Amino acid sequence: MSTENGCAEPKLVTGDAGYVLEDVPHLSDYIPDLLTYTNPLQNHHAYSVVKQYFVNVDDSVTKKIVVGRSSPRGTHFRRAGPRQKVCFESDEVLACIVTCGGLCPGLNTVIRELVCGLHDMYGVNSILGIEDGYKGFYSRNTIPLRPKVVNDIHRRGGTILGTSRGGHNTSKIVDSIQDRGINQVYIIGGDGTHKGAAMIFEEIRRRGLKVAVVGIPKTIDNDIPVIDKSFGFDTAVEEAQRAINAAHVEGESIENGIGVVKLMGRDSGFIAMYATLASRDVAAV
Ligand SMILES: Nc1ncnc2c1ncn2[C@@H]1O[C@H](COP(=O)(O)OP(=O)(O)O)[C@@H](O)[C@H]1O
Ligand SMILES: O=P(O)(O)OC[C@H]1O[C@](O)(COP(=O)(O)O)[C@@H](O)[C@@H]1O
Repeated sequence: MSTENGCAEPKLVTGDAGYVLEDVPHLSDYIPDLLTYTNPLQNHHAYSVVKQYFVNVDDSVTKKIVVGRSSPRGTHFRRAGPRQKVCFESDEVLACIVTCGGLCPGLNTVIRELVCGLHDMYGVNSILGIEDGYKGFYSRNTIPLRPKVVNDIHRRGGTILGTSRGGHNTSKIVDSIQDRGINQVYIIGGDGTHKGAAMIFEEIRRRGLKVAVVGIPKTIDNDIPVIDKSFGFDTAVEEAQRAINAAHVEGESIENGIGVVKLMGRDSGFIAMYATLASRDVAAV
């Protein structure tokens, strides 16, 4: 079901003792006869060890770790990780990757891991890069991505695909996905990007397409409570310390000197707090 802004209602599943699963939408929600296949990792010469770590389909992770004896079980999220069964055959997959919104250290590493993981672990040979964010779906050609193409990109900053803000046109994006025969869409971005990804998924569901949409959260600020650490945060903290060290040298070199460092984060103070704790040279935050 959609809300007024086109996004899906939360998919809630309830259970005993106040258990609530805030679930993610799945292809099987609207494709009733969806076929499943053995995960290629099961028989992979290098990765079959992953078998030990397959995630049960109904595993969930609790939102709140500290609870009392009589607390309801509360909100849970679907646990991520490799499943024993997958919904696509390797040969059938045409994947694409897009980066949207602001830059964050590590974007190229995520692109590289997606390409190498899809190719080396899951046997996927067709992966396309979408240039310049959402608008690239309908205004640019695609770039073929293979492990050789992405081999050294993690050493570079930015995103090799380019990014943009704006240009989200749901029907033009889904037309392009459908016309190109793409059936797995990996979208890397922040909260705005994920609102866009939800709208793309809703349109895909409305058209009944067998297309998986995967959102990969990007925030340099590390302000996503349910994940351990967002990629790029450590680099931001390291760079912030360099700025603090430089300001400290300035401040110490002059009588009554004060060094002021302004750090990014908007409503989130994690970069400032971690850099301060690590450098020990900050008098007031
Ligand atoms: N509410 C929204 N609905 C659909 N698309 C959105 C929405 N907000 C942002 N977007 C799209 O997501 C992309 C990135 O958004 P932006 O807010 O700039 O960055 P971030 O994802 O880092 O928050 C842009 O292409 C923008 O058009
Ligand atoms: O210039 P804006 O739109 O206010 O954005 C500032 C925000 O963007 C950032 O620079 C990056 O945020 P994300 O990595 O979460 O997109 C934040 O540190 C800062 O809070």
